[in-house]
Amino acid sequence: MTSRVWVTGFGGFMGSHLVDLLERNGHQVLGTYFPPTAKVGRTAVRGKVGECDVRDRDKVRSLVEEFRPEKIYHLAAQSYPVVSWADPWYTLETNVIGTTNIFEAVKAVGVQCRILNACSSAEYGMVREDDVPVKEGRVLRPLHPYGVSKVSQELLAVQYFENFGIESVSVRIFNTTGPGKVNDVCSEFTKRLVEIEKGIDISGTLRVGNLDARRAITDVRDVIRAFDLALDLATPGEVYNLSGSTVYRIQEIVEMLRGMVDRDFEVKQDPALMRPTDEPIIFGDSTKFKKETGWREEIPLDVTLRDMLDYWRKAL
Ligand SMILES: Nc1nc2c(ncn2[C@@H]2O[C@H](COP(=O)(O)OP(=O)(O)O[C@H]3O[C@H](CO)[C@@H](O)[C@H](O)[C@@H]3O)[C@@H](O)[C@H]2O)c(=O)[nH]1
Repeated sequence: MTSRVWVTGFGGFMGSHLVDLLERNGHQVLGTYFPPTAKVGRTAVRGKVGECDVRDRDKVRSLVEEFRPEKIYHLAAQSYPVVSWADPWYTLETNVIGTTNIFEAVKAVGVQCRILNACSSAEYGMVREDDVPVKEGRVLRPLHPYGVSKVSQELLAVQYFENFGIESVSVRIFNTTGPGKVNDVCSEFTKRLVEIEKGIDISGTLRVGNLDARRAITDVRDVIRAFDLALDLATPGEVYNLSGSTVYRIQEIVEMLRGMVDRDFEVKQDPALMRPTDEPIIFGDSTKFKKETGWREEIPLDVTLRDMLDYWRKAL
């Protein structure tokens, strides 16, 4: 069945992949973005596209009144932990007040609507080795304002469900990558290697940071499929982990990439890429989500990495 679907944060990495999927499935899509943090480089959207700063409560309300969404995928956020230390105000206003504006608009206009609330593994903070794969019930001790904002976002959703029956599903998203991603380890490694391949970087050396950390990394296309399942099959008012089920040491990613590029390369640790604190392992238990929705990852990491290399080969 097709629906009217609003995607906030359409200009971001996940938003653009999600809109592709929704349009392929025949939904009527409204994609909104906010120019200072997201440039919409694509024009292929058949649905409507517009600007919306989710901090602007009147704008949010008028969009809900006009478009009357049946589903909202709320992805708009200030999502960089480091930025959140430098500017906690902007982070909290966008993520917490922005989310409040969305739920308030749905409540005031009275539309029948389900909301996908994009939350984060950052809510857990530092997780001990014997706590992984981390379950939803573990205490939340976020290490930065971004993580705190996502805890708040989640609690707001629960509160709107309990008091006003507004149906939402909150997903704590773990490391996610894929074509179009910037700044994470897979994106930076693939980009640097394509620069070496193309002779943009003549050093022949891949600069790396901490190779001992371990991460469960999911392909963005598997994650957005999960978003779709979440709104159709998960329980309103609930919170779910959405994590990859295979944990990779970052060193293993370097080795996987070695067989995928046309040039041999050296690996050198760059002190500038080492972090003052770095979670040794990030890995969530997604059993609850899998049981309720039947979701399974379909794209193995080597396929994701190959697609990311191809992305950079075209982009650079
Ligand atoms: N980015 C990057 N990371 C590197 C590099 N070399 C090694 N690493 C290591 O690779 C690991 C993964 O780093 P990222 O991919 O940048 O992601 P993250 O820091 O694990 O987590 C991010 O996503 C999580 C899930 O969404 C968030 O919870 C977390 O706060 C953060 O935003 C880290 O241990 C990092 O030190 C490099 O050149 N670049």
